Order: sequence, then C-alpha cells, then structure tokens
Amino acid sequence: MYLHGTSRINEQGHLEIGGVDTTELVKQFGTPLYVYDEAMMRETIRAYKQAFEKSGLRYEVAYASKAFCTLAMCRIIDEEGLALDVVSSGELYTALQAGFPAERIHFHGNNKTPDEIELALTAGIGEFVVDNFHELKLLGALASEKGVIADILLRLAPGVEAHTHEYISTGQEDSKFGFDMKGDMAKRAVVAALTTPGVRLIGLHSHIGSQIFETDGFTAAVDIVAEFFGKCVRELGANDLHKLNVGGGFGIRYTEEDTPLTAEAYIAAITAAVTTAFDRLQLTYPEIVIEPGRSIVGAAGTTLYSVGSTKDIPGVRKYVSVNGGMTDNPRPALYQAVYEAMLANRANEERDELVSVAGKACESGDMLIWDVKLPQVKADDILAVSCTGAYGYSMASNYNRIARPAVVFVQNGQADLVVKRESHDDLVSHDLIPARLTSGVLSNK
Ligand SMILES: Cc1ncc(COP(=O)(O)O)c(C=O)c1O
Ligand SMILES: N[C@@H](CCCC[NH3+])C(=O)O
Repeated sequence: MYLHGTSRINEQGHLEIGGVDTTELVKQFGTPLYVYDEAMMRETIRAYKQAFEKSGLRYEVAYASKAFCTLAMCRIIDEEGLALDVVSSGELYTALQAGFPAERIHFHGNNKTPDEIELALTAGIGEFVVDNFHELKLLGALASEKGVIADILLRLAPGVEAHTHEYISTGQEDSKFGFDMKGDMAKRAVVAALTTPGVRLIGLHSHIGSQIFETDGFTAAVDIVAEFFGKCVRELGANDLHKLNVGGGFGIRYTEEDTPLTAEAYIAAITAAVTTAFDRLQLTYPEIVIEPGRSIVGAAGTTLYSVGSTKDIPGVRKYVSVNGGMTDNPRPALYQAVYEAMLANRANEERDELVSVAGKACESGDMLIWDVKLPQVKADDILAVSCTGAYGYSMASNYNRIARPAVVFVQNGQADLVVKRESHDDLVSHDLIPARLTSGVLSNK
C-alpha cells in the first residue's frame, strides 16, 4: 500500500496517520473506522490555490461536497476559503448548519425540487448551476416570487468523452446532465435564461467526468465552451457572463497503475486553454472555476477494519472477511474499483499470502479487494484500506441494517471524532409500528 500524505510506518511497525498510531485509533473508536488525514486535505486544497495564483487569473475553487460531506469537512473548506458545491437540500443543510457562508455555496443537480430551490433562495446561496429548462422556469418563478435575482450558470454537455468508467463520465452527448451543445439546445437555454425574470446569467459550466488522468478532455471542453461563451456575449447579449466553470474530475492514485497529474499540471493545462481561447476570441479572461471533490479527500481517507473469518479454498482462493464492506465502500461493487491494503498492526511483516478481502454483507458481490498480498492474516488483525476518502462515507448504506462507521480526523498527533458511529438505536430510530401491529409487542416505541 502506497503511503499517502502523513501516513508512515512507526517504530512499532504500525501504520500511523497524522501522527496517530492507527492501532490506538482502533482501541479508542473501534472498527470499521474512516480516518482522514487533515493535513493532506489542506495541502491539496492549497496546491490548487497556489497553481491558480501563479497564473495571475481570477479563479474560484469549489469543493464538490458529494465526495464527503460532514459538518467538520464544511468547516475545513470554509477555513481554507473555498466555495462549496452541493447537489441536494441535505448537503445544503449540512453546509448551513456548519456555518458555511451561503454566498459561497453553488447548487448543482439535474432535478432540484421546488423545496430545495426554496431553501437555497431563502438561505441566499451564491449561485445555481441550472441543468435544464424545467429548472430554469421553476427557479425564475420562485426567485421572482421572493423578489430576488438568482445568479446562474448553465450546465452544458460539451460532447467530450472522458477516459473513465462510463457511470462516472458525464460530459458526453448521451448524458442526463446539462444542455446539449451539438444541436441548438444550449443556445435556446441562453436565450431563455436571458429572458427569464428572476435570474441573471453569469457563467457557463461543464463537467466531463471523474477520475480523469489526462488534460486533453478538459482542454477540449474549454475550447468548445469558450467558443460558445464568445457567441453568447457577441451574438446573444449575455453581458453579465464572466465565469467559466470546468467542473471537477481530477484523478487520484488508488493503486500503482494510476498515474494522476499534479494539481499544478491540471491547472496549468486548463488556464492555458482558457487564455488561448479567450485571446483568440479577443474577450476578457473569465473567472475560472474548478470543482474538485475526489482529489481533495480521496487519498486522505483510510478505512480501518477488523479481520474476522477466513475461508481457504485450496487451489481457488482464500477469502478474508472484514467487519465492513460494500456498506461503507460500494465503489468496488459499483465500478469495479480497485484498492490497496495493508495490515495496520503488522505493517512491516512480509506479505507472503495472496488473499481476497470480503465484506460482511449478504451479497457475493460484496468484495472489497480481489487478490491482495498480505502477511498471513488472522482474526483481529487490523486491515487498512487506503484512498477511501471520496465516495465511501458519502455513498455508504445501511444494507443488512449494518450501522455506518465513525469518522475521525487526525492531525499533529491528535484524533477528533467528527461523525459518531451509528448505533442499533439509530437504525430503528425512524421506524414506527402501527397500532394494529402492536399486539404481543411488549413495548412500542
Ligand atoms: C458537476 C460536478 N462537479 C464536480 C464533481 C466532482 O468530481 P470529482 O470528485 O471527480 O472531482 C462532480 C462529480 O463527478 C460533478 O458532477
Ligand atoms: N461516485 C463516483 C463519482 C461520482 C461523480 C459525481 N458526478 C465514484 O465513486 O467514483
């Protein structure tokens, strides 16, 4: 397992993160446990900002909170001065509860409900990324009713195919997201936005997908959207247009096969594409916006599990089961995502056994890792799976009524619990028993 950020093997041969021995974390908080390296998250954020600072251009970095959204995470994003993307009233509510400044919140999503829009307008969020005509009409009407003007960007589908898993690529023509640019849909959207009361068109948005390792998809999308930006200003009278949002999707290293670029390289390619295109168009450079999610939190997260049963099928494989799985990390089951792991309590021991790591859910597909080399694993070993910080906790479920793990942030030798472990009581806390079913039940809730 590659040691990211502040991760290291300490003198006891234990995995240490943020200056904290992970075996101590397990004693204190139990397993499964999501552990986040706070310094690493802050460092990545600063790397994006510094890369933009070098360019001298106007910019905004918005954290895509779908990757990992909790009150404490919103606080870190606020402290680092970033904007925040939300895609639901739940994420919006979390941000507001964390005291995140509403004016730095961007609201995304392909089917925002009237209630969600209402909440966002009442909170006074900074901008909406409008995905479709239905939303434009709804938002215009609700904003007008309130007597406010909502700043909007239009989400465009530039027809760029990113080299990634088909379920996480979004910029292509055949996508549920955004206004299609191949026909006249995007142009009609701009005309509609300019004539809809209650909204002000300030920018254009594209997002081509996630876990992308090359810059050519971003630069191709910038070229297409910039050209369209020029048309909007020159031919359609979009005079308030000043933001160009190129989305997120910057890749991370899950395994040694992954070769992501640095934040600096992604930003250098994007800023160069923007300046070249806008020079050609002879237009003022726009404010460039990016929306990284995975790359801020992914490699900073490690999940600690306890090993339980093992099953050795001679000549076939050895299964090692842990006390979590697809319920805390559905990515292997959903996207065939591959992860690396180590024994956190015996990190220096020789890895002489090939095993497969299974989760505890009642699904054959609940496998966390197929084929990983580990020392001879035994019950109560602590398995650390790296790079689980993005779309793990945020996509976790209670399948099989398995309680969601706790989350801790570690930094400078200190561990802070930021999400409590769910209890069995939490699991039944929303259940009700209708009176007609209570006979024989000793105590109704
Ligand atoms: C509109 C938008 N912005 C940003 C992101 C964040 O992507 P990532 O986590 O890959 O950086 C996503 C998710 O793919 C997205 O749909
Ligand atoms: N959930 C996906 C990424 C979603 C991208 C959001 N548009 C993943 O785990 O890779």
